[in-house]
Amino acid sequence: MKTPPAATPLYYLGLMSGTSLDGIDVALISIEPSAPPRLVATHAEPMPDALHSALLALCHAEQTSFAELAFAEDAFCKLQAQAVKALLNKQGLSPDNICAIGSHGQTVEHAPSGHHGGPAYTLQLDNPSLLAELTGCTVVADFRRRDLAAGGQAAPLAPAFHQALFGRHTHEQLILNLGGFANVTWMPRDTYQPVMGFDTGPANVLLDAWFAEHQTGRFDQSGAWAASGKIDHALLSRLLAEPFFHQPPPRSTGRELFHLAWLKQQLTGKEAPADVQATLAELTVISITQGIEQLLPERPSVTLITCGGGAHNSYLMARLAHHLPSATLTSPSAYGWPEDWIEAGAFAWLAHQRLHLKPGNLPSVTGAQGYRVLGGIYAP
Ligand SMILES: Nc1ncnc2c1ncn2[C@@H]1O[C@H](COP(=O)(O)OP(=O)(O)OP(=O)(O)O)[C@@H](O)[C@H]1O
Ligand SMILES: CC(=O)N[C@H]1[C@@H]2OC[C@@H](O2)[C@@H](O)[C@@H]1O[C@H](C)C(=O)O
Repeated sequence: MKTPPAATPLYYLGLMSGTSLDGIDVALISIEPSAPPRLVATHAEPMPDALHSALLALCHAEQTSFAELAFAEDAFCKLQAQAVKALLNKQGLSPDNICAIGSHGQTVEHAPSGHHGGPAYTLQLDNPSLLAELTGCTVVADFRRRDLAAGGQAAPLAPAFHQALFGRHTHEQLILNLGGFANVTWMPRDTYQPVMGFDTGPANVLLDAWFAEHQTGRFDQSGAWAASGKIDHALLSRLLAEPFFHQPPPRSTGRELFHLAWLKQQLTGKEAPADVQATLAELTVISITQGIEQLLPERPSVTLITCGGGAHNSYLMARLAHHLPSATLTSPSAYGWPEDWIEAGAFAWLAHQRLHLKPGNLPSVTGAQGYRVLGGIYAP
């Protein structure tokens, strides 16, 4: 009997540049029938300082010009193309081997409830036409706005991918992303119960901003500076009074709400900077544990899969373990997915969903009126 030819793996690329603005992550994944998506290769393209500053300025700009937007978008898109080429070269692949690239774009503003009674919007800088031209690949982009049009928050989108990746098990599973912002996904053991998820608030965004203001570098390596400070409980209570932390899901947030000026409004000016850093780490952890309690008030023993850059912050992880004694903290590496690649993988998977006309959102998470096929296709 002849051995059937090995099925050609269906390769997708996911491009993610998150709210931390630390760089562009590229994940090459393969999708084969009846198996969870597999991570094949990765590449991280660091964000040059000039682009980092330009994007950060746009995130907090009260006014900007079309020329500035176009300049940043063009530089961002060219960096994405460079990142794609680096990964393809590393793997000896050509654009023909790639079914599609899923491009998240760079979020510069997220206002799912609008501003001052205006329409809801979410804005990701992206130029999928140029990316298709520069890479020779089909590009899928603009994933969030269809969910928003259907009445959803447009975020978080990763929970649908978490479900495809980790599957349902006989125990309760939580997936926690610790990026600039934190979002949690709950996969109940009972498959009749919907997957839930929402943004819990800032994860690293304030830690990074406060660190950059007082120390050298973009982030607090392993949380060493935070660990050197003392938690200021009065400040923590003032920060936790923010209404976002008490909103029921669906909810999502961004830099429009949580930024340095928001923090400074609550400071007396007498705090030692390291104590503020320790308090910000505690704010991240307490807002996450309160969010988890909203989902699971009885605090059952759960497996908590932690991903995103914050999983490398050992101080943050120790505080999380302290406040969640009945949870087993684990890494997604056990599933073949190191913590840093889940989000980029999610956008590769979302591109696959789009090409196959399958939904990308979970209405139980975003609050959309129904399942929707997300994103637009840009042929090479
Ligand atoms: N070794 C480390 N020690 C401490 N913090 C770290 C370490 N490595 C990464 N981080 C933190 O993780 C952040 C980057 O995380 P990640 O790349 O997951 O964010 P993102 O994808 O940009 O954000 P989001 O998920 O909100 O879109 C850094 O800005 C830093 O704060
Ligand atoms: C608007 C936006 O870009 N939101 C991001 C951000 O970063 C984390 C959290 O806030 C999450 O809601 C989302 O990203 C991931 C990829 C998501 O949609 O699941």
